[in-house]
Amino acid sequence: MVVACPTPIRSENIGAIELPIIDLSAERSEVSKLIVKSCEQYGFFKVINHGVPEDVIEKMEEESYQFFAKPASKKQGAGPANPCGYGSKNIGFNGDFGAVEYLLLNTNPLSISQRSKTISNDPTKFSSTVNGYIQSVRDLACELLDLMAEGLWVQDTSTFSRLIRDVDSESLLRLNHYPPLLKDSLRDKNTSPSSLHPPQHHHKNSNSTNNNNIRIGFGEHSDPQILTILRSNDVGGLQISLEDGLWVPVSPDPTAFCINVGDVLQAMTNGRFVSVRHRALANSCESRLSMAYFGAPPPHVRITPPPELVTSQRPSLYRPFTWAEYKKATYSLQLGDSRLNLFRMEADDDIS
Ligand SMILES: C=C1C[C@]23C[C@@]1(O)CC[C@H]2[C@@]12CC[C@H](O)[C@@](C)(C(=O)O1)[C@H]2[C@@H]3C(=O)O
Ligand SMILES: O=C(O)CCC(=O)C(=O)O
Ligand SMILES: [Fe+2]
Repeated sequence: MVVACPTPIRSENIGAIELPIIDLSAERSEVSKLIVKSCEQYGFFKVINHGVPEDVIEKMEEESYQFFAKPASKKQGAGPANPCGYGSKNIGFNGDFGAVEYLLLNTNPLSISQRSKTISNDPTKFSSTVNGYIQSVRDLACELLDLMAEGLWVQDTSTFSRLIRDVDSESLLRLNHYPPLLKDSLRDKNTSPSSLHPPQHHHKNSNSTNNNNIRIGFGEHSDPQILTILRSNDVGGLQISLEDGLWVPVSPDPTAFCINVGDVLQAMTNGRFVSVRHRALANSCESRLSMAYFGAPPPHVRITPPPELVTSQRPSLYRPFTWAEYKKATYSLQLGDSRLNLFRMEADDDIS
């Protein structure tokens, strides 16, 4: 019945917002309208009744905890991240750092099965868990993309989802672990991995953003791909950048997925949807674990908006490009750099 809280509400005392929460079991045309509105206004929304089975999420989370609880020397066996693999503190190739360790995986099953050998003592179990999770979140991403196309009155409703269903899609799965802020100072005294266990409390906000206490886990950026499906444990940390320049914490909800528009979808909707900058802070006392699926196109398909989204009142904002070109630009830049502007019609920068 209740479909969404369509307007983010800024919470009076903690400065958090509630993103629109969209119930996917509600009436389809209502759902698609709310999704479109959220993508136009905030580029972010949460979904509930999303159809991803709880046990699929729990198993994936458990494998992630197990991996990050290993000694550093063992984890390094799955690295370095180039860009896939295990990374700690270094992000990308251009000098970005954060208080985060991560596993970045190509979602191709063959690649997962090979990587698993360096990640888990039971690679078969790890692969099957990861493949199961990817399959479920990909289905969710495709469903959301179809709903978006419907809400935008695009006739070919598979126009976006087709790209991530393609066998050559370059979608990624990223597991991020943000160790607690206080752990570093205690490390020499106590090296127990107990801090990796899922916290017992509910809805913690990483609201400790005064200058003495802030620690950037994953710096400000937009996601380059089509759509991101993010699930986190109940430790806050994600913040989104609103137009007024404020960083606004998003409250964590392990039962929901947080969805955000990527740069490619901004281009494919001819700028109607916005790929919003966000970041993640490490929490003082507890481990944040997030699992992000980035739905990406195959490398050589031309990215252009469907005809319905280009009109004389709204001419093409971006020149056509391929994901291979976009990825090259992305990896040549720093995390916080803006890439989509390089592809604007009026841009004459040479990115080759
Ligand atoms: C510094 C970088 C890391 C990143 C590639 C980049 O050069 C700029 C974008 C970064 C980002 C952000 C969203 C995703 O986490 C990611 C996998 C992606 O596709 O773009 C990362 C890249 C990465 O960590 O490899
Ligand atoms: O951990 C998070 O909540 C955000 C991570 C993120 O933005 C990313 O991996 O691209
Ligand atoms: Fe991101």
